[in-house]
Amino acid sequence: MSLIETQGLTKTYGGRVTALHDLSVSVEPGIIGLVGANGAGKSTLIKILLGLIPPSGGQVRVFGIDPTVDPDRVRAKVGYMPEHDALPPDVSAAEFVTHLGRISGLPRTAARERASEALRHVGLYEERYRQIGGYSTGMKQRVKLAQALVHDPDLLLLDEPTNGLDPAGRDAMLALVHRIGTEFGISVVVCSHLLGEVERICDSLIAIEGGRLLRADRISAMTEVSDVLAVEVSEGTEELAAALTGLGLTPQVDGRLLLVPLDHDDTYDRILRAVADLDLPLHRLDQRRHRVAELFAPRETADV
Ligand SMILES: Nc1ncnc2c1ncn2[C@@H]1O[C@H](COP(=O)(O)OP(=O)(O)OP(=O)(O)O)[C@@H](O)[C@H]1O
Repeated sequence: MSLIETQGLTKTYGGRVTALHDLSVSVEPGIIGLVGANGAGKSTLIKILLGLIPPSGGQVRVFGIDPTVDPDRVRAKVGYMPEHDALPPDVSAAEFVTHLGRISGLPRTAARERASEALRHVGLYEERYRQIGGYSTGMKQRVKLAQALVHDPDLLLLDEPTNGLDPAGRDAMLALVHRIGTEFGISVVVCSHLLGEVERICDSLIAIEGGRLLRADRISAMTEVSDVLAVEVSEGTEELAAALTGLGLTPQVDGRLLLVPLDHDDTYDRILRAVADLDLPLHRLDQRRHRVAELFAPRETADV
C-alpha cells in the first residue's frame, strides 16, 4: 500500500488563490523530501494530509485512509511538526510533550514515559525539566520534533524543520531526521524550500512548483546518467572545441568543461582521437549525471 496517494488534488483559498492544482502523486515509504519555493503549496498539502483543511477537489489517502473523512485515524498514525511554533514558554519540555501525548490518547504514565523517550531521541533528555522559554531555537525545534514522535507514529510530517537554524544547527537537525527515518523505521516527509538540504537525506523527492507537480521519483532515478559527455582538459579547451566541431560533434563550453552530446556511436573515440591529435592533457572524460536542481527552472534554483 502507498504511504500517501493523491489524485487530482486541488486547493483554492477563497476561490482566488490556487495553492494546489490537480496534484496526483503516489508515495512509497522512506524519507521523502517535499520541495518547492516558498508559496509552492507544501504546507497546504501537509495540512490536507492531516485532515486540518479540506481539499477543493480530488482524492487523498494516507495509509489508505481518507483524512477528509477520518482525520483521527490518520492523526493516530502520523506525527506533525508545524513550521511555526506556539510553544508555551513557562512549562518544561517534559511537561509539554507529556501533555501532547495525553491529548493523543496515551494514559498518564505511558505519556510521561514516551515523552522522556522522545526527548531522549532528539537529544534533550538532560534538559527536559528546564522551561522551554529558556531554550535556543535549535532546542525548540527539537521539542517540536519530540511532540511529533510522542505517540509512536508510523509517519512524520515535518514542515521546514531547519527553519531559523544556523548551518551547524541545520546539519544536526538533518542528521537527526535521517537517523529517525533509518533507525526507527518510520517514514518521514520533510518539507523544505532548500533542495540541497533534503537531497542529502532523502530517498525520494516530490517537487512542486506553483501548486503543480514537477516530478515525484527516487533521487537515484533523478540523477541517472545523461546522454552528454563531459570533457575536461587542463589546457587548450577552445582548441579542442574547434577540433571536435570539425569532427562533426557539437560541443558546448560550460566553464572548464566541454559538454558533448552522445549523438554518434563513436563519440567517445572521436573525442579521444582529437585530444591525442592535439596532444592535450586529458583531465576528465565521463558521462554526465543529471542533477536534481535541473527539476526547477533556472530562476528557481537559487531559492530551492
Ligand atoms: N489560509 C490561506 N488563505 C489564502 N491563501 C493562502 C492561505 N494559506 C496559503 N495560502 C496561499 O497558498 C499558496 C501556497 O501556500 P503554502 O503555505 O501551502 O506554500 P508553501 O510551499 O508551504 O510555502 P511556505 O514555505 O512559504 O509556507 C501561497 O500563494 C499562499 O499565499
